[in-house]
Amino acid sequence: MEATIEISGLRKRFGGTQALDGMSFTVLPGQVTGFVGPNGAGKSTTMRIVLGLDAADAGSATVSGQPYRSLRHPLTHVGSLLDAAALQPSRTARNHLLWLAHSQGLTAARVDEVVEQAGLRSVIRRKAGGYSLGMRQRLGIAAALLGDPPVLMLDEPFNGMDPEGIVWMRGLLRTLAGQGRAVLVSSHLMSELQDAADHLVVVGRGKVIADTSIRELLAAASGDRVTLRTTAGPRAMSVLEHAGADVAATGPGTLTVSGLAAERVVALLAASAVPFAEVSAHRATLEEAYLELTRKAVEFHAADPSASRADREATR
Ligand SMILES: Nc1ncnc2c1ncn2[C@@H]1O[C@H](COP(=O)(O)OP(=O)(O)OP(=O)(O)O)[C@@H](O)[C@H]1O
Repeated sequence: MEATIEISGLRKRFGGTQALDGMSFTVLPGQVTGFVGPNGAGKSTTMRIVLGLDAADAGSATVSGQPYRSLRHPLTHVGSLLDAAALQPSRTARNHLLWLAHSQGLTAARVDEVVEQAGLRSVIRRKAGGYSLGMRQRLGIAAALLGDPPVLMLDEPFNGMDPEGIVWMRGLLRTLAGQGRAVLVSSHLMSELQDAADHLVVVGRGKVIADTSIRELLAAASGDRVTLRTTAGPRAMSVLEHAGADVAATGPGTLTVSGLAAERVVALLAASAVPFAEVSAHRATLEEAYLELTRKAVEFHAADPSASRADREATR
């Protein structure tokens, strides 16, 4: 069976809150799938249901085709990091991992391997209670990797990480997906997922509002805009408009050209001897693409006032 997480029509109500309202998506092997959305959108509840920690009111969640509860030695099927703070503080980090390993029939040698992989060798005999949040995240990652699972599910693994830790985490996620594993990673910050995720599941108010490859999302958000820097603005504008482009002055000595590829802009300017200092295709950041995507989703803004504020700032 292929390594996957399949979520189908999940519904979950807590008192007056409809936490999940028909959540459905699939996490495929060989990819890092980013799971994003505002606070309270239902990301953690979805992950808890996958792990059998909460029961759904309706729908199903399976890991590689099986419900979590029916997995024997579940750590060898799915590794998870849900709450990095959930540790016994008086136990050393190594003993924490040994205890987990023994519960799953795994060896102490395997513990040493994941400690190395998580970059914790020099601090592994310290008490977990003294660990910073970033170190706890690394310890949680080590625990998730213990059973060498084909599926990984990490809730906010970048939380509390310093810049070096963020770069390390991105590299690790890429490596794990490159090994063919299915990797689901939730995050609040799109910038964390830049250069790390291949696919994005965006959720708002308990359901999926976009399920898209990052490449397609960035291509759509980047459009065919070209930034042009020139001291001969009016001449450049006339040449390019004559060739059918829309041209707008967007800053001192800067034009934004729509409707022509960068190569064509260079050729036209050169043919008319218009001087220029730079011609570059516009590349949207993941953050920009995400804001553009969610701007259209009424559901999303109703769920999170801070998203609309970010939106207003982005459109200023
Ligand atoms: N045990 C619970 N009891 C009551 N309400 C809950 C419980 N767990 C979650 N909720 C509610 O369900 C909704 C979804 O919460 P959830 O934690 O799944 O969202 P999230 O997307 O993970 O948010 P965050 O990004 O803040 O972690 C929220 O309104 C939350 O308050």
